[in-house]
Amino acid sequence: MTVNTATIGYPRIGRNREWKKAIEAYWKQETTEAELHNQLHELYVNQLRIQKDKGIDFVSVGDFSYYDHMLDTAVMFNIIPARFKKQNLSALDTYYAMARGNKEAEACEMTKWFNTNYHYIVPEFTDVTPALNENRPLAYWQKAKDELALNGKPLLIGPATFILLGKGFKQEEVSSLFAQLTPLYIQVIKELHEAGAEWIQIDEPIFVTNKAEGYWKEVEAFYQRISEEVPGANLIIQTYFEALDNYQSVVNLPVNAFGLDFVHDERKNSEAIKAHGFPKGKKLFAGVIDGRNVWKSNLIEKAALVSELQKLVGKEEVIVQPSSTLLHVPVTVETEQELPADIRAGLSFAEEKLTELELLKDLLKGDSEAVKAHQQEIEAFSKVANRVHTKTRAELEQIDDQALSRASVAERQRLQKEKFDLPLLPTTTIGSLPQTAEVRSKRLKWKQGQLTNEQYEAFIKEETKRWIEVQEEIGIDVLVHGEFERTDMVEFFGERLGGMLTTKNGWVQSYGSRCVRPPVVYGDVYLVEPMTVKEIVYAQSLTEKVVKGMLTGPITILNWSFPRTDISKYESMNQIALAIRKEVKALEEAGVHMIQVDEPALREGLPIRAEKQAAYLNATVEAFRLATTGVEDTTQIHTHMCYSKFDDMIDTISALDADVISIEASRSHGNIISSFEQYSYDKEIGLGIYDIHSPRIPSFEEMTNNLDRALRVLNPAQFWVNPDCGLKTRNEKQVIDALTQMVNVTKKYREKLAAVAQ
Ligand SMILES: CN1c2c(nc(N)[nH]c2=O)NC[C@@H]1CNc1ccc(C(=O)N[C@@H](CCC(=O)N[C@@H](CCC(=O)N[C@@H](CCC(=O)O)C(=O)O)C(=O)O)C(=O)O)cc1
Ligand SMILES: N[C@@H](CCS)C(=O)O
Ligand SMILES: [Zn+2]
Repeated sequence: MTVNTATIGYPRIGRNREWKKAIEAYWKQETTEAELHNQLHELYVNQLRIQKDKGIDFVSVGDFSYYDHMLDTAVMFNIIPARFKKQNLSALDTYYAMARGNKEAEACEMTKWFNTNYHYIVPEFTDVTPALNENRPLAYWQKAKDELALNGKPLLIGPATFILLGKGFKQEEVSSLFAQLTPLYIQVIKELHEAGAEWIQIDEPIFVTNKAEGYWKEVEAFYQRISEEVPGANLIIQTYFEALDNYQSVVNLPVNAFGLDFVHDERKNSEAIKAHGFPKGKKLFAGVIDGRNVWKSNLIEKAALVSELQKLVGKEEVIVQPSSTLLHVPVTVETEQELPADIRAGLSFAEEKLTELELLKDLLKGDSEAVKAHQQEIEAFSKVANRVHTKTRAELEQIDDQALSRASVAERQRLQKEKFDLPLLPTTTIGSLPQTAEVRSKRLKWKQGQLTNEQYEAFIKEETKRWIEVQEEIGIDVLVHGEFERTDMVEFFGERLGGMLTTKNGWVQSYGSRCVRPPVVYGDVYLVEPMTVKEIVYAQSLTEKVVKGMLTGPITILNWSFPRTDISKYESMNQIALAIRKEVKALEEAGVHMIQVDEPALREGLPIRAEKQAAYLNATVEAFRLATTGVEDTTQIHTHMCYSKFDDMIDTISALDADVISIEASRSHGNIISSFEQYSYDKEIGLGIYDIHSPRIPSFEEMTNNLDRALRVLNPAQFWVNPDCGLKTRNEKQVIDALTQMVNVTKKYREKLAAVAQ
């Protein structure tokens, strides 16, 4: 008896990020639209071919995108804001204008996709008329059929997820949005069914949160209508990233299959099946291989889980698959030949996870020989010698409450105001400055041995010096060294910390065409030697103004890495925190007395399930304090957060006890500002006054309005002026123009405040 396998999404970027390169070439007008279509078509077909060749029975099709799948859904249903419609651009350029903004219009908001480091474009439902512009899933399904004779499993974002992750509507308008979208979904599904699609995957990850709870009537009505209007279509409601809290409500929906995650939240979904049963004759797409982490699965244990599910649900009814799309893991371990063999043996990226599904199939057929080598590799990895760092464990034992506290905020503010003597509304930036093609190519040459260490360091110094001068010229008050020596704010630390490793080609899409290579935590983490002191001290030596030390915090380093699974995440987080505490101290001892410890990923790690959130928030506060409280009260600790929803966690942000925080506010149109109306926030804060993801330079009025909006709620004496986030993705001219504007706006504002005070 054989079990079938499935996938529910695959990396779009290709083995060598061909996807990114093709899209960016089109943006730079180096290629035509037709060329872009050809290049992406080839990539799409190739990613399907890999899955087909690995023997996957139900390959999902249409998860591919030219930027982001939520944006695809919005454009497909004509959820296109008027500011883009009226520009009469081609369909493709309208799509990219929504994603990136252009001269005439601000980009749509971008935010985190659940608890991942992937960002989606938020659908804007204000003043739009839903209509079906194109049956996208059908087009992708047809391509798979024509090119590979593959009857794929077309994928749609379900209406609950699509609407409830959108914006621009009131709660009472949700019903009407469901009603307007229902006929469009019906048409898409009908056409897919008539074309011959065997299974249709409707992604409803929102069901693992409590966001759909208040709209269950609408959800039921939607799926009821589909079952009546397209009775023969085989629909799978696909959930992922967590187990369901509302298991019974979901499995009562009138579809033919349910996709559940059996990796996260341990045994919760299987317990629910045991307790409440599974609807007779329906299929269970069982996510048993971890789609979010990079470790090989113990297939003996997975086979036992599948057998248990088969007993509960019926042998024929279970299909095995990854717990989520594989979009969030790198493409293949094959390109990582330089990793230590015993660690590499423990890794499994997207392609290897397909192999694991095949091995699992063999094992379930009774062929235990097939998995022998696989299981031995896991065993080899478990024996990697240096995974325990005794000194770190002993030092963590010694940390007590006193080590985690500083003087009162008021006292620190008094000391720090005296020490730094900054003007009202001090201006600063978030840390990174343009990572130009020149910076990246010099780094590549250095890595390939074409530049010596001395030549590379001299180049980094030159770039730092040039930008210190630029910042002084513009008139910024607190400067940054620019992070030119860093590939990425997490990868840089992953390369240097003990117990972590980085990859050569382990890219994962973060947003749009931008990718990151998340490090892998394979052992106890510890500081080997100071990581940032040399560059900051050099930058500080060039100027009388203060240069901020620039670090990434323990929560973000862990959340943007692949964690180990043999100890708790909180234990790893504290180990990283201890290493950062030592780095902070090293900076302070070297004379750096303003230090930023970035925590943009604080929110993203928040567990989806409410019952686990308090423990997470407590652990993050503890880790951040561990990292930052080892300094004198005169040393000013900054932190920074971006592109997440922070407005409901001001308590936690305040408890971090950072002296200054900068938070992105402009791309999310100031969502966070109102939360400070009710909350008396006593520390210093900068709410971003312009969006750095758009090449467009905001006008003087726009920046002034953003500043004005924040200062209606916050006291100018506690306010800093800064952009939304780091400037690494912008070019030199854009940065200089935008920062000059920001400084001019601030100067005018100071004059206005001085006039009012007189
Ligand atoms: C703040 N953000 C970050 C997130 N996660 C992180 N881990 N880091 C972040 O900063 N999540 C939320 C947001 C997401 N934002 C971004 C912003 C920008 C990028 C980005 O620019 N990514 C780059 C890759 C950066 C990098 O590591 N570059 C390396 C390698 C460069 C490279 O591609 N080399 C080429 C040759 C280059 C040449 O010759 O020109 C090659 O090897 O072929 C480096 O700088 O050395 C991207 O390009 O996508 C990501 C997330
Ligand atoms: N210091 C980092 C923070 C990004 S979230 C940067 O400026 O890129
Ligand atoms: Zn940021």
